[in-house]
Amino acid sequence: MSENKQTLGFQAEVKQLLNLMIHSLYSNKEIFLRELISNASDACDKLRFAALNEPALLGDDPDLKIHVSFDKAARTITVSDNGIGLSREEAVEHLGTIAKSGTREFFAALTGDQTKDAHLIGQFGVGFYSSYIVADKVTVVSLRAGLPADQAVKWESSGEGEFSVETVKKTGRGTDVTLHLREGEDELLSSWKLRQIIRKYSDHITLPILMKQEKWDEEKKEQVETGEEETVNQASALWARPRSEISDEQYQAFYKHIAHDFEDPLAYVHARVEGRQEYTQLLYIPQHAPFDLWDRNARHGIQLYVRRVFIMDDAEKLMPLYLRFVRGVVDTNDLPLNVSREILQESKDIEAIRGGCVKKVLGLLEGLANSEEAAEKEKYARFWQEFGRVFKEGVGEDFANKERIAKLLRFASTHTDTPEENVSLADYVGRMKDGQEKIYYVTAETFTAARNSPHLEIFRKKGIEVLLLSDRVDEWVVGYLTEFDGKTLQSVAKGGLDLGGLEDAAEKQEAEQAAGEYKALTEKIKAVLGEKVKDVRVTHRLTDSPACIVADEHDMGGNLARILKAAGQKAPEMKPILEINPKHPAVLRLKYEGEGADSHFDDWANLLLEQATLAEGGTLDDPAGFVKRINELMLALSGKSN
Ligand SMILES: Nc1ncnc2c1ncn2[C@@H]1O[C@H](COP(=O)(O)OP(=O)(O)OP(=O)(O)O)[C@@H](O)[C@H]1O
Repeated sequence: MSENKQTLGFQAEVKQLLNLMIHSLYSNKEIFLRELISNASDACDKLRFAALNEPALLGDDPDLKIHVSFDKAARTITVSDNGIGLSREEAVEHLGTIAKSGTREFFAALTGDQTKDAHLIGQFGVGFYSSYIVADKVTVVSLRAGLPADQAVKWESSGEGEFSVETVKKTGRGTDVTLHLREGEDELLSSWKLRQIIRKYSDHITLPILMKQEKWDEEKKEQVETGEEETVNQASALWARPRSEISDEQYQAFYKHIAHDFEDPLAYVHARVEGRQEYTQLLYIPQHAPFDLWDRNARHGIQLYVRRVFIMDDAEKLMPLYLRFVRGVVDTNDLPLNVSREILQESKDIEAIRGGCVKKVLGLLEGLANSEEAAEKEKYARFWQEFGRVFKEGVGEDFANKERIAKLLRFASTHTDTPEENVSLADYVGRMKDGQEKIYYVTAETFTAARNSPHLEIFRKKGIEVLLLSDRVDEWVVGYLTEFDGKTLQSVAKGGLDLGGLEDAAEKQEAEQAAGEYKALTEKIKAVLGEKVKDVRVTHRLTDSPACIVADEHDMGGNLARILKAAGQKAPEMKPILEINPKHPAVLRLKYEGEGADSHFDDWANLLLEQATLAEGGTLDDPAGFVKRINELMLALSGKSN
């Protein structure tokens, strides 16, 4: 072994991934070539970008390209590029570990069920390691652009836990990846087969993918090499071609390339904008949320090109955060080729392009949501399930498009009483009762808590629909979205119950009368509870429960206060209002028997507040006190019945 050769172990996750990949992706084995070509193309893009500031990196080899070749006798396939290359350190780092965000979540999500896991791997991105589906040894020889020829690296591994690296000589920068095929994979050692795979998966790659040209030899009765090379793919930017010339398959293959996804996209839109700004956009919505969707700092999926030249990945300025799941390409004529992230921050052109991209995505979603076709509607439902929670952030983030976003929101509601979020605000408004002026909602930590909230009792009795909000982000949504179609959004757990035109005169009168009759009782309870409550009053929003707590109209609701606290933020100390149900036996008992010496009035009053707090999803300051009170009352009651 030469002195500079080192043998190192793969990161544990790499071993796991390799195992999984070989077994679950075998039926899709051709994708290894797509992945290697995709990496080669990325490496060329990186070099081109680096060369904008350092033209010497291109040296005397400025035409970036990819070669695919095979050696029948040695049973190898080689993919070569003259891109940025890898240094020895980079080879160890990039080909020995998985640095992707969400790696831990990915492995946690694996089930051991091959079909399900294959699907997950697709989402995770298979990359370089997919070589091992068909190869039992892979050799990578690479020279990093800018380094001398004797500083190249040779990386080699049979994919079984270890790899070796060695410093070697290589003429010309870039990377050669050589696969030593497994037994039984010889059908890949065919010019025809490789061309077919390249055209199927990599046609859209903008760089030329070259192979040795072959010609039919009449005498030998076989294909022979002519000594020339030819380009196998179309090698033109897909998005720059007219829509009519691009097939659905080509759009999908391109998506898989740029999004590093294994599945087809859910939907896409391709448009050229002319006028003050000139740019082309090709934007995709994936079928599934990536693992790092919740990480607001995770990379964004828009690639920026200037006049077909790749400028950067992850151009976060091109898409707002709430659309961070969108993948695609924007190609503009209006920016200089050496544009930097700092310039992008300031650019008015980028501002306008971003506005245009957002409108296109919203249009695409509206097309699905409002379509008459069941399949399209189903796509919207799927979109909502995957990305709804992120999309909702748009209500607060994108003021200019608030109305359009509001129309695209979907919620669970008492109409169906299922957790599925499929009710739009327009659906709700369409079902509003005569005399109903507001859109009612309840927020809680879980769907079950929302559905069983005591605040809903009167609404259920009267058949008035209430939106059931149980995502954390919903509190934020209703904080920004106070009105839809001229109707105010009203929390059923805030302020006094004013059902407006939904109440008849008799009900109003009854409510007023009860308030008068129970004045002494509510005052007495308030005196007992003291600082714990802001007020105590009679309500007619309850039918089954004895009491509930509500927040004052302009105070923060209990659910939001809890979310803020859980997030380590300061929530103002809000005192709740205790509302009691004048028809409930427990309340009646307090009213009529509250005077006696052994009536436990204080305990009953405290219990009303405590159980209402629990029912609302809150926690008790003094749980032990609560338990003690319950026990005492149980004993007192059993003493009575004895
Ligand atoms: N031909 C190449 N030239 C230079 N670097 C390469 C090449 N192929 C792979 N790499 C490096 O190895 C890294 C790992 O490649 P791999 O294909 O596993 O993951 P990825 O490309 O980052 O992710 P994915 O393919 O899933 O999107 C790349 O990010 C890149 O840095």
